[in-house]
Amino acid sequence: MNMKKLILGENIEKVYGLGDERRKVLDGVSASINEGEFVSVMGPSGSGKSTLMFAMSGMDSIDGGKVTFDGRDLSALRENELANLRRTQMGFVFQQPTLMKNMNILDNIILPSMRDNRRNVKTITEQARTLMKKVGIADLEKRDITQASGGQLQRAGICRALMSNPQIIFGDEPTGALNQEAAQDIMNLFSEINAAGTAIMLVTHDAKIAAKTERIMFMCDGKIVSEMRLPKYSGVDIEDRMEKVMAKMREIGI
Ligand SMILES: Nc1ncnc2c1ncn2[C@@H]1O[C@H](COP(=O)(O)OP(=O)(O)OP(=O)(O)O)[C@@H](O)[C@H]1O
Repeated sequence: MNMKKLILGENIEKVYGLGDERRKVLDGVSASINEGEFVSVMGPSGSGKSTLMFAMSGMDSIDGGKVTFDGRDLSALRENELANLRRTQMGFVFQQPTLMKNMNILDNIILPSMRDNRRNVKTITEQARTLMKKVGIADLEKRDITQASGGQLQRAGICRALMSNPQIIFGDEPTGALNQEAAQDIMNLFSEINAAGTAIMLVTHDAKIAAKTERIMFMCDGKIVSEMRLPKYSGVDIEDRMEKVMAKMREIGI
């Protein structure tokens, strides 16, 4: 089993607001993610899940503590170094994929990679086509984004996130806008991506989604209040896994 730490967060603090409005949204959170690990974060609305993901990916600054990515202290990096790290080592998938209108799906997928001038358009396009085939949208490359379903667009968003061969994919409610079936299809795709070695950190409200990950961090009021480990999901025992997740949620009252 791969136990090398990819991200190490120690005593992370994040404060929003001033004066009476001042609130510690992350209240001394320590959390780590190993290389190749598949982790999820659950907790009530406003408990700090997205904020933790933003802190651990260097998308947002922190007010206390430290986040180390692959041995590098994120707060010691200059803005362009941090942007470079995010662009080359991390992939991001959100609830609504942020794709450009008036641009076809293929062009949307390759757009961020075009900024990497070490790579030529032909190689980038070939890689995008391979990924599109893998996620089942090979025949949609010429479509405008208004001509695809939510699940198809999310697949395109995943292709785009995978273009840099990142070490980790961060997903903030990536299945939140999809119906149950499309959500589970996307989740199976994440499982395949993870099986190929990419670490994944997902924020989710859905016990069935979390049950397919191998470690669940439960947050409440800016703290991780509990954690649960499961064997890597291999396509079996989903009911049993879900029952365990829900039992834990009841136990901690979320
Ligand atoms: N930019 C901001 N300015 C001020 N407060 C913020 C900001 N971003 C988040 N917050 C507050 O921080 C708290 C945690 O937000 P966060 O989005 O991390 O929660 P969450 O657990 O992901 O919630 P949800 O499940 O609703 O997405 C919330 O109370 C939110 O209102």
